[in-house]
Amino acid sequence: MTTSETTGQGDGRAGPERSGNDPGPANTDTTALGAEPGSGPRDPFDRDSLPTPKGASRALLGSLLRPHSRRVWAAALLVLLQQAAVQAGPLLVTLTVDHAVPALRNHDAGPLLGVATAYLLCAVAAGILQYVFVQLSGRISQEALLELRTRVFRHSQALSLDFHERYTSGRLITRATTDVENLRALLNNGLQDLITVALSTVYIAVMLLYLDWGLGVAALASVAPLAVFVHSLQQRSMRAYRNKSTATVPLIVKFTETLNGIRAVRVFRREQANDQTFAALNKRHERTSGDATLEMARYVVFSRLVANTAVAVLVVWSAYRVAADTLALGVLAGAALYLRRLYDPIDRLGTLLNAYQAAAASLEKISGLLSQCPGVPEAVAPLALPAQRGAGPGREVVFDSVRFAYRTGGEVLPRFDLTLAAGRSVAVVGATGAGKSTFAKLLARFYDPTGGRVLLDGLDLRELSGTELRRSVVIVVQEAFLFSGTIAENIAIGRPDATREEIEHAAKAIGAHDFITALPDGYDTDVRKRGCRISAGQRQFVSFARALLADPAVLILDEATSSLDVPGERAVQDAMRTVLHGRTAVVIAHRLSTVEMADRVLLMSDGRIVEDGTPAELIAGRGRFAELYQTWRDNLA
Ligand SMILES: Nc1ncnc2c1ncn2[C@@H]1O[C@H](COP(=O)(O)OP(=O)(O)OP(=O)(O)O)[C@@H](O)[C@H]1O
Repeated sequence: MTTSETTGQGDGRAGPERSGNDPGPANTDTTALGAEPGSGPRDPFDRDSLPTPKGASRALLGSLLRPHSRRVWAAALLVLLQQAAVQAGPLLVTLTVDHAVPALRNHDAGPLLGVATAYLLCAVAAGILQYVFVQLSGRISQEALLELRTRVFRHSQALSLDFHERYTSGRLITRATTDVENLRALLNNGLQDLITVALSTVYIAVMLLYLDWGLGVAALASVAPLAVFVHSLQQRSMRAYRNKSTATVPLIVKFTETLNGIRAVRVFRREQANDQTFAALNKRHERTSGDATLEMARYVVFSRLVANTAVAVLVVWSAYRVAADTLALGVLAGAALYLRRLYDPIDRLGTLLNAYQAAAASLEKISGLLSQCPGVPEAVAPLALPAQRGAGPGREVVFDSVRFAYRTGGEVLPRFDLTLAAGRSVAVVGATGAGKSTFAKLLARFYDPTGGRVLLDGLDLRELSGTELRRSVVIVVQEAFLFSGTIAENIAIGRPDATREEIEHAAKAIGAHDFITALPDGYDTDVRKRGCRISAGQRQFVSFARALLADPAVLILDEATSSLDVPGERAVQDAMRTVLHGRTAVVIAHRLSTVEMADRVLLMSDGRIVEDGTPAELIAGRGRFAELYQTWRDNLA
């Protein structure tokens, strides 16, 4: 079995994904894609973009800000008032030069005092308003980002195995970190700056027009070509920036992939090859970063040059007009200050627009992820399983005209019908790639069948709630996964309300009690870090105890003994017998001893069940299982 989680029970949410704008059933495009299983050169997942419905980014942003709408309006009002206070400054200078100074010459200090007081009040008001605005907008953005990160995590967890097999964890981490950070950078500082720049431009334009019609029109006219120039410069730097962020993703992906597969790296001595690949990716990242910085420097230098030239031309023209008495000196002073303020943010504008673009791209990627629907949706009106019929916990399982193909491959399981009797165990054998794991995954509802139904006591698995399904079907895979926490917590994962007595009872029944009590803190030993303090065999025992405590109707076991020595194997066989007792069980078997334990054997080949019978019947026959059995026996001899 290829899955590595231990109790990846059918969580009712797995399966081939559909994006919000991808109406077809998940598997219909398989042949059209012409892709090999598991890959697919035209798989959009290979590019770092998921199909995203139109307007999804805006809808996402709206849904994040809506709960804070009052505060958003308050923040908008604050910034409007703050900018009004800031932009009053040059106007007060004009009043000083043209009115307060002449009045002072006539020994009237009143206007100057008035202007000075107004200046002071504006400065204080601007400071206070900014303080409140920054606090308020900071709180809004923190809460919105907290919500966003939570949504990304929850949604990633809810998406199916199929999705995770195609969309690497490195990418998911990038979504939850770098992309959310890009948004944070924009919301925390960038957006405030952008709004300030936009508002100040409007205020300044109004003020210049108010002070002098001609000067105002000339200043505004100069902004248009300047904007075109700035835009083209900004495009270049944006391209460089995009290249840089594209180069970041493979770096993160390589890093996480290597660390996730650190054991395989050691086993196959991949360190040197990995170092080389990483060095190449790192170099590329460095180069693109350098390009982005250089473009930004060019942008700052040129935009400043252009802006300063425009200010100089307008000031010279105004000076001629003052000399010709067609413009007051105070207006010249005020206008010069306004012009500086108008052009000043131009060099920052490039950075701001880049931050905006980066945030927009990140928002789009996140909304693409969030608009992926779980391929195995929750039942809308879930049904409850009927009361238990037999003495044991087992329930009948029926595969009714079931067919299955993975999204990225051809049909793996051609149409078949099969009934698994309640409380009986079935060993599934077959060559690698025969479809054993796929068969088990359908039963655990990791995927929904492409055609037909899987029934549990007469109910389609799709009609059961996720909780009911998780309670009823448990899958234990080869490499038992322990979550960080104590041994007791790990055993209780399938039944979090279990008492300590029940946990210990399960461990004793499995034969795990002795090794657990020998651990430093017994049941309270923290397994931390993927259970590295616990051996592979011991982890298997923990996962059996977990399954026994969960008491499911259906238990799926991947052959668990392959990594154990013979005495260990025997102990596990006993544990297996205990945990299987009375349940409907499917055991993917690689060993004779496991097969002999089962009531029935299914031999799979190329996705079909080619032999079906009791172990004794099949052994006595002349089929493939009889051959396999003989090989096993010969190997044991
Ligand atoms: N996620 C997937 N996407 C596409 N194809 C897959 C996927 N998982 C498995 N397959 C393909 O489905 C077929 C059956 O695989 P499966 O894992 O069910 O076989 P298996 O009998 O369990 O093999 P093994 O004993 O090696 O685990 C194989 O051809 C495999 O390549």
